Amino acid sequence: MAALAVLRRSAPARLLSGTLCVHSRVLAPWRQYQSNRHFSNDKILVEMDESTGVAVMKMKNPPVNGLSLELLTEFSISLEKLEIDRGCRGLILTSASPKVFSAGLDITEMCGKSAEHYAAFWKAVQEMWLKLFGSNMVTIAAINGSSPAGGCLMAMCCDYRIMADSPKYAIGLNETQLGIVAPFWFKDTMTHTVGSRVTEQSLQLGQMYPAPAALKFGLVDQLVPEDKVQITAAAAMAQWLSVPDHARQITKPMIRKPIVDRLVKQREADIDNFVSFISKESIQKSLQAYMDRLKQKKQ
Ligand SMILES: CC/C=C\C/C=C\C/C=C\C=C\CC(=O)SCCNC(=O)CCNC(=O)[C@H](O)C(C)(C)COP(=O)(O)OP(=O)(O)OC[C@H]1O[C@@H](n2cnc3c(N)ncnc32)[C@H](O)[C@@H]1OP(=O)(O)O
Repeated sequence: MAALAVLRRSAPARLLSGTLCVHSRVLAPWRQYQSNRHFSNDKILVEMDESTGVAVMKMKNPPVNGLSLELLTEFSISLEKLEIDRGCRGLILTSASPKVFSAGLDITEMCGKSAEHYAAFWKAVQEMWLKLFGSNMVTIAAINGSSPAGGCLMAMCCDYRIMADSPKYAIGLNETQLGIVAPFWFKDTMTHTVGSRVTEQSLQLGQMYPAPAALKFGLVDQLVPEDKVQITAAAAMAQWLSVPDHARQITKPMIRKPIVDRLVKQREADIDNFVSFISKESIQKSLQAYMDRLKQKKQ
């Protein structure tokens, strides 16, 4: 038993290769940590069921769960808290807003800001990915709506993906459509999920796939009616948790650790790359034009 407990605590540290780096905003205090084991801050709500050892984490950044610096920071601190909680074995990641899982990175964080801001933002994006992709827990994405770009990345970081069965909802890495380029670790995550050939085509075209198409090539694992997404995620979680933790926890990094290590080895260079890319006038123009198109869509 003691050996299992050691494994449970030490595996994430090994997998993450010492990535417990925190931005200053990460240190913001928890609003509450109640005895019923619900905790929340502005953008992340966590409900922990102690009887099952499963936490449900809801992103709540209306209207579209844009992955802002604040949300990403709260996400990483919440995940870290669960990761070191020996009572928590599984995480279901979902959205508190109907119809959108996450619109991906908050584009306003990448427009008209300083180089220092871009660097802090990108570090928070990296941190989210390192923690979620490298998590020692069973992670299931309950994708209850559209999930472009960074939203798709988060879903792909999970061990299993259940999506609302509607052609209205689409998922994919659409970066090239915005005139930007998915970094190598986004590409690695997609390759890990669906293989090289599909990734090559999807990334070049910036393709978004309606849920039924995404199921066909394994970008998601299961489609269910919208109102059954959460309950199906809980059932799938029970199945995953029937496997002994120690065996599963040793198996997962066999596949994921080399992918995690690739970014860990070049985090600073990746940040520099992002800052220099996103600061270019031509890229700023592309992003601004994309934001204008999004707003015009409504009129
Ligand atoms: C060489 C390489 C080196 C380094 C790497 C370099 C670069 C990599 C850089 C970045 C990687 C980025 C990854 C990303 O995640 S970019 C974000 C991409 N996201 C999208 O394209 C999603 C766009 N949004 C939508 O498609 C839709 O909003 C929707 C399907 C999610 C929801 O549709 P709805 O009809 O329900 O809602 P809307 O009316 O469209 O939107 C409401 C509201 O929200 C604003 N908004 C939408 N998405 C975003 C976003 N991602 N960021 C900020 N704001 C967003 C939208 O404009 C509306 O605003 P208003 O109400 O009009 O004010």
